Amino acid sequence: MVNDQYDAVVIGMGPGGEVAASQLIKAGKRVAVVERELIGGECGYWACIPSKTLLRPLEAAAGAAGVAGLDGPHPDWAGMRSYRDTMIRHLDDSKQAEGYRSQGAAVFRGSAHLVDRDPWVVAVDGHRLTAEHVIVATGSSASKPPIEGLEEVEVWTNRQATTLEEIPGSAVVVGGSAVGVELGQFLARMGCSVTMVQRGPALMDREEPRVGELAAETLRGDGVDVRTGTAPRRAYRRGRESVLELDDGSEAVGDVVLLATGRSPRLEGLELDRVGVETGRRGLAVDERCRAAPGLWAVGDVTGVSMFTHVAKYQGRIVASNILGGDRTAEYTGVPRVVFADPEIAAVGLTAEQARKEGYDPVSAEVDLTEGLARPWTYETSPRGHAGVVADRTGRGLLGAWAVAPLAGEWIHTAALAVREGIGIDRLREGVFQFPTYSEGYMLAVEALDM
Ligand SMILES: Cc1cc2nc3c(=O)[nH]c(=O)nc-3n(C[C@H](O)[C@H](O)[C@H](O)COP(=O)(O)OP(=O)(O)OC[C@H]3O[C@@H](n4cnc5c(N)ncnc54)[C@H](O)[C@@H]3O)c2cc1C
Ligand SMILES: NC(=O)c1ccc[n+]([C@@H]2O[C@H](COP(=O)([O-])OP(=O)(O)OC[C@H]3O[C@@H](n4cnc5c(N)ncnc54)[C@H](O)[C@@H]3O)[C@@H](O)[C@H]2O)c1
Repeated sequence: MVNDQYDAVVIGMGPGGEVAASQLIKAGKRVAVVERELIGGECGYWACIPSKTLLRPLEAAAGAAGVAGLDGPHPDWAGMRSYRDTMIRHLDDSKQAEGYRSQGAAVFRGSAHLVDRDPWVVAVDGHRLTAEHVIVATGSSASKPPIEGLEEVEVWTNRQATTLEEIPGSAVVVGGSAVGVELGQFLARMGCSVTMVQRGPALMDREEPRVGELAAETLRGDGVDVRTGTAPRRAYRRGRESVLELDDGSEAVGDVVLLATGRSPRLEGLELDRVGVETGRRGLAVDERCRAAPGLWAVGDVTGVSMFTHVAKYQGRIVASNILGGDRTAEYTGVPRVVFADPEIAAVGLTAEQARKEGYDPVSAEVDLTEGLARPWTYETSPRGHAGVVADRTGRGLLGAWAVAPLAGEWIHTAALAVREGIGIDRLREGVFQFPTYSEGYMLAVEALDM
């Protein structure tokens, strides 16, 4: 065993770990980073980056087809795949490792685990790393629902789906939230026959039910067989086909079964219990400073707080500031949530139901953007778009907002800022938004509130 001494050890170099490590290195701290797969994490190789890269040409092609006077381009799988491979660095992170080394950090390859505390000691690859601070940033893995016989059929998670070489002829997508909607639409638009099986009554079930309805409409428009209110109970092979028997008695059949049923924090093998740190099914619990124990910090998916890259990066910044002597607390109000389907699905803050549960007196409004705005009409020949807001009747604040419309992932930030900064309805009604933009939709929705 080689004994090494650091100010901080970062376990897991996805977006959360990378941000924390980079800020500490820049501040002159002695930092060791540990990664067992690829620096860049799930996000960089098997999640955000490949999925957005693969969806973009399809959106552009559909966009061109929907614009007057263009003889649209057509997706070319070989070209798409090749650019995807460039974007995921051909699953090679040697330049990233070199980049950290050149900044003075020590880079360790392998699975890390905790062996002691006071001071913290991390073991990896024959080394014992002693440090004042340890940051756990180990992310999450695709959850596998308990379906009898699942091991008999061809199962994909986000990993196989985002690095695929050939488009399957047919697929059953289990789960109809962010992963299911993005990858289901991608596969369908590439000519795969997609069946989507969603357990609850609506897709996107953490959002307003209306958002789920609009998502289902979009997917059905792409030819997806969307089945809600049912879940697989048994899986088996029938020749080359993978068959899922659903609990409503029907079956869903595909060449592959893509699991999009949520993610579980990666805690296995860290041996946190050995150093007296408790973990639960939801992850490594942290306080508002992202601290799990004195000198032990956690950021990103492993914390079980909203599993988004922007949240992981935000927590990374919080932890670095706190280690560097600051006193920053994380505040999750007004964090946007975007599903990069076409059209984009964006939301922020509370749904009306969540607001009611939190004791507010919510009032909602929804607008059809094609009725009140010019932008949908100048943008495309078959204009689309809906937006909604949730406000607090008593306090007159904006509690939440959503949009299912082109570029919604960009203009949700207007509402996100209002929710985060507590800009009230009366002030928003004084707003002046650029004409003709989709952002004007929030003005319309705020105007439409009965308050
Ligand atoms: C298909 C898909 C698309 C997504 N798209 C988006 C999107 O568009 N926008 C968005 O905001 N979010 C998106 N997400 C969510 C996003 O990927 C995660 O929120 C983000 O990756 C979390 O970052 P992280 O740093 O916590 O963990 P990860 O990115 O999971 O990285 C953790 C790293 O820790 C390493 N590790 C784990 N255990 C150990 C150990 N014991 N020792 C050493 N290393 C270890 C892993 O190898 C990994 O590299 C998507 C998710 C999926 C599945
Ligand atoms: N654009 C983005 O920011 C983006 C994209 C993809 C994923 N992500 C994040 O990654 C995480 C994982 O996404 P996800 O969509 O896999 O998980 P999720 O937890 O958001 O949704 C899983 C869905 O699967 C359904 N489900 C669960 N078990 C089922 C079963 N046995 N049968 C049928 N349906 C079932 C649930 O009802 C739920 O709607 C989320 O936190 C998400 O926000 C973000």
